[in-house]
Amino acid sequence: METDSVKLESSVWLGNKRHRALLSGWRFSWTELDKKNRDKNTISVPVSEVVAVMEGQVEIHPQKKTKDTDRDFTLFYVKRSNTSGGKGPLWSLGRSQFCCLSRDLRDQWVTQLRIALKTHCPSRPCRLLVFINPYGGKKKAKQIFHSSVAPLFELAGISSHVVVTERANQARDHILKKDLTGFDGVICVGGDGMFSELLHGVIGRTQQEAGVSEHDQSVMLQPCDLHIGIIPAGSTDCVCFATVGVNDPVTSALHIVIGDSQPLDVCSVHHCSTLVRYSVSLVGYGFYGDVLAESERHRWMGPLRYDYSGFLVYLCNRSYQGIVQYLPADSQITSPRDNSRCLSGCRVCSESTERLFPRSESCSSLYSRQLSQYSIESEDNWLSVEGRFRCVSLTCMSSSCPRSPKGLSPSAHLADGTGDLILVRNTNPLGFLTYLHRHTTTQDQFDLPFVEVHRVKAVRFSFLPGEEDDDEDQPNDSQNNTPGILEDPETLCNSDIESNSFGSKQHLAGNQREQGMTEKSRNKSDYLCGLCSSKRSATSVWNCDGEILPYAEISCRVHGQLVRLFARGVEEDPSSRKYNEGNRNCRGRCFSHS
Ligand SMILES: Nc1ncnc2c1ncn2[C@@H]1O[C@H](COP(=O)(O)OP(=O)(O)OP(=O)(O)O)[C@@H](O)[C@H]1O
Ligand SMILES: CCCCCCCCCCCCC/C=C/[C@@H](O)[C@H](CO)NC(=O)CCCCC
Ligand SMILES: [Ca+2]
Repeated sequence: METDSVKLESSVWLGNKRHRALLSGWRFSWTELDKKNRDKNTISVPVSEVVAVMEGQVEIHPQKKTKDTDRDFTLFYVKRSNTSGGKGPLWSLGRSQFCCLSRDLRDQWVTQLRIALKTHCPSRPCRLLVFINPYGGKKKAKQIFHSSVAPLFELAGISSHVVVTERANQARDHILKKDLTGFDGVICVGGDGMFSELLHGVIGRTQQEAGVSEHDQSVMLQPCDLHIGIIPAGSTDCVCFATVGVNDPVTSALHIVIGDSQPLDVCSVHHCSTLVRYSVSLVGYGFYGDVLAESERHRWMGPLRYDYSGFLVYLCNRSYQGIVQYLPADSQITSPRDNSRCLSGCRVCSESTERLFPRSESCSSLYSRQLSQYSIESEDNWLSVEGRFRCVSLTCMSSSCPRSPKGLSPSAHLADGTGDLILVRNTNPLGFLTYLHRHTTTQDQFDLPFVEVHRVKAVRFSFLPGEEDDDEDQPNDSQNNTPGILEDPETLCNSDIESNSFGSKQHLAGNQREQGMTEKSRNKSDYLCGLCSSKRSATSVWNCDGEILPYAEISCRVHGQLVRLFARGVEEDPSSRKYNEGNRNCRGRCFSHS
């Protein structure tokens, strides 16, 4: 409901058509009038989606003024593009050129619209730190940034400091160590691996500044204020796709420009008492671990490496023994099979904010929340499943991506403080193919007798004594003195990538060296799918958001709304509204504008 009074109303011309323009509270609209002054079409734009207001007739490509008068002004705004007949989450830059009756009136319009922008959008970023990975995805990140993103930032008056990375983990280390005063956010132009670098940098730095130990599994991590933006230019772009609904650089740049804010759950992965990594999209053992290990050998194929490796690994027909323990989330609230979808403004997530961060939070209640959240959970609340699995996957969000538009867990929530644990027991090849294929269709991938899914707060994975791979030379605390990844970034990153060529081996070896892997375990991918030939390992590896973990026995815990992205969740496509009709939980906007 609009409560603010009308700020300005007048006749304006778009081309030779007369319109009535109206700025009222948080909306700007213009209505075409016919010869008898009757209303025809109206276009209405919320002020929060106005990108810029410029005097004159301005073009963005290249940014120049065309022949104009001193009565003209140009409005740039977010325009929703038609996708598959409906208005999907794809955005583009809308531009309308208005001509007023006098210069004085034009100046009033420009001034009032700019005041409205300041009033209604106080948290737009002014200064951004941008990291470009020139080697990710199809190696087009630099071109994408300079041609599609930088002009939008410039138009919106955002100044950006750009770092083109020369080695893996440079972005993470920069965020951990350099002075970030004055930056309103950090942006990556790359894929999920680049996002992960920013995630680790931002979380690590926030904990350092708050004096919180990331190695302590029971600790309540400090939520991060510095926003992360993703300009998709990778191979999977899962985090971007799942938080925006599309992997399109212009759409993502516009979400950044207008300062959208989407909280995101993060899963911490520990081995013994050491933090191993953080994850948002996938902690996966078995199939997804094997696909990743295999794909590293074919990095030169670019994004196709996953399809090729997926096919090879599928042919291997592997399953693995293990014990999965999990701490169930409150099943009264939601379930991974409730057929809902977490959409922009999701009610489940906004209600979780209240639960995760109660308003009257003093230091002492913070401490008690830390205890109540995790440590106090008695062992009795944990459940255990033992057996042979094709794959064990934990995801904090749907993990939808272009390859799988519904994702690993279509009803998972971005910011509810829980993750979904998917256990796919050993089955015949056709059964497993059916499971995989359902990721790409509307059929329920959990409606199979060998699949179970649980909404959880924490997960542990282990082996029965003597069950680990004989070949396995897993580092553990006694053998391996390498500290957790964030303890000493200096020591950890100096040998990540030997040259810029970014060959598969170099990248994998870099990551493994960082984790303190031994020569023997480094060779795992050599025989994993070489092709299921001579040596078959009894264990798989963990795929953690596209990185191989050096440990098989791990424990994971979900930290609700630990970071914030420049995004707003997936906007509902009206043409698919019927599908969500029963979803009472995911209505109402809550996170659209910070
Ligand atoms: N200059 C660089 N040279 C080598 N590696 C780099 C460089 N900059 C970043 N990296 C590393 O490259 C890895 C992969 O990059 P990125 O995530 O951008 O692309 P991708 O792997 O193709 O995409 P996705 O992760 O979506 O599958 C990241 O983990 C990052 O640490
Ligand atoms: C018969 C058709 C079979 C089709 C099967 C499609 C299954 C698609 C599921 C997609 C799940 C993506 C989960 C996200 C993982 C990312 O964090 C990670 C880093 O980018 N990507 C991969 O590990 C890359 C993992 C790629 C797995 C294939
Ligand atoms: Ca979640």
